[in-house]
Amino acid sequence: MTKPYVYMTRKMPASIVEKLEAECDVGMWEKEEEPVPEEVLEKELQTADALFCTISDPVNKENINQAENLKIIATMAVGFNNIDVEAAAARNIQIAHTPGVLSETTADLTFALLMAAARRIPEGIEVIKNNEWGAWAPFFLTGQDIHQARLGIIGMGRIGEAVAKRGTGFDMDIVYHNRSRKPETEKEIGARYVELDELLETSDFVCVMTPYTNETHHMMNREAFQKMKNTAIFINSSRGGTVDEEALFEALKNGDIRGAGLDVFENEPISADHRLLSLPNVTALPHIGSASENTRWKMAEMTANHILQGLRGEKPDHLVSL
Ligand SMILES: NC(=O)C1=CN([C@@H]2O[C@H](COP(=O)(O)OP(=O)(O)OC[C@H]3O[C@@H](n4cnc5c(N)ncnc54)[C@H](OP(=O)(O)O)[C@@H]3O)[C@@H](O)[C@H]2O)C=CC1
Ligand SMILES: O=CC(=O)O
Repeated sequence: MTKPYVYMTRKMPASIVEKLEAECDVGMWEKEEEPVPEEVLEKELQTADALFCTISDPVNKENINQAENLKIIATMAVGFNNIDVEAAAARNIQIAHTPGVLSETTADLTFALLMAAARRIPEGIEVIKNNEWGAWAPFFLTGQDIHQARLGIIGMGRIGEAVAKRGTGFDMDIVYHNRSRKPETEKEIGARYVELDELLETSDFVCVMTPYTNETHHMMNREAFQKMKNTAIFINSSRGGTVDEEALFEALKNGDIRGAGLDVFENEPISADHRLLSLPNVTALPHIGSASENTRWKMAEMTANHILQGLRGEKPDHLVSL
């Protein structure tokens, strides 16, 4: 009996590949740090029964429509904005993702970004590396207090809640905005639901943790940044597309806001000449929210399991629902 064919868009550790090989034939893009070229992905999808992909693979309507055997797309991520979910649903192709397993790790990084931006840690490191540390000065590299400040979370979901919990350890005053209220979370974390304008106008830290959708595209635009306090710091570890980067650049340059901590950008990877990197008040990271060794292993194992479940005709543990 012929085995189903799984295509993996990135080089994965041997034990993950072997797990799949026990039940499937496996093809793999053999590079770990370079995404599969679009034409290779398109060709592989024409014969694959299952796709193991990542956030950087555009799985669009055209290649889904040519994927005659495809039964399941499993992404090693919680965000699935790179996949045309409607096109997949129209062809009864399942989509699985990795919610929950990465929430705490991503919240750790998001809070690290908040702290680094608030206390100007990258600037401090540069001062030492450039041999610019002079005599003690009263207002040298003074930043923003984190304790007792107001943390405004747009998108109080799994990761948003984990960020909020970290904030409570710093006695922060937590406010949030979602499309719907979460009374349980309000009770458990002591967070208060506010309208978006109030969150923007009163928070010392504004942190976006929504998925990237048509609704959240450029949700943080010129008007939003102008509503923020000019002492406030903006944190984004959701997706770059939730922010109008031109508006963010202007807001930072004009002093409408004090700083930004960014793990994500609209077109990744960015290069060193990206405009936002020219500003000293930007702390930038290369989309490493979930990048702890432990969590990435769990995500890879979960993704392989989803593929096996889908191909066996079982319901994958974490299906994306429309
Ligand atoms: N930087 C990184 O490495 C990582 C980034 N991410 C990103 O984080 C995102 C969130 O993940 P996770 O917390 O698991 O997702 P969840 O679905 O648990 O949370 C998302 C939250 O956003 C809210 N939301 C959705 N749309 C809107 C809107 N238009 N306005 C306001 N709130 C909205 C939802 O509430 P409601 O429906 O009530 O509006 C929900 O509470 C992912 O989609 C991904 O893009 C995830 C992991 C790592
Ligand atoms: O950005 C990462 C994800 O899991 O989504």
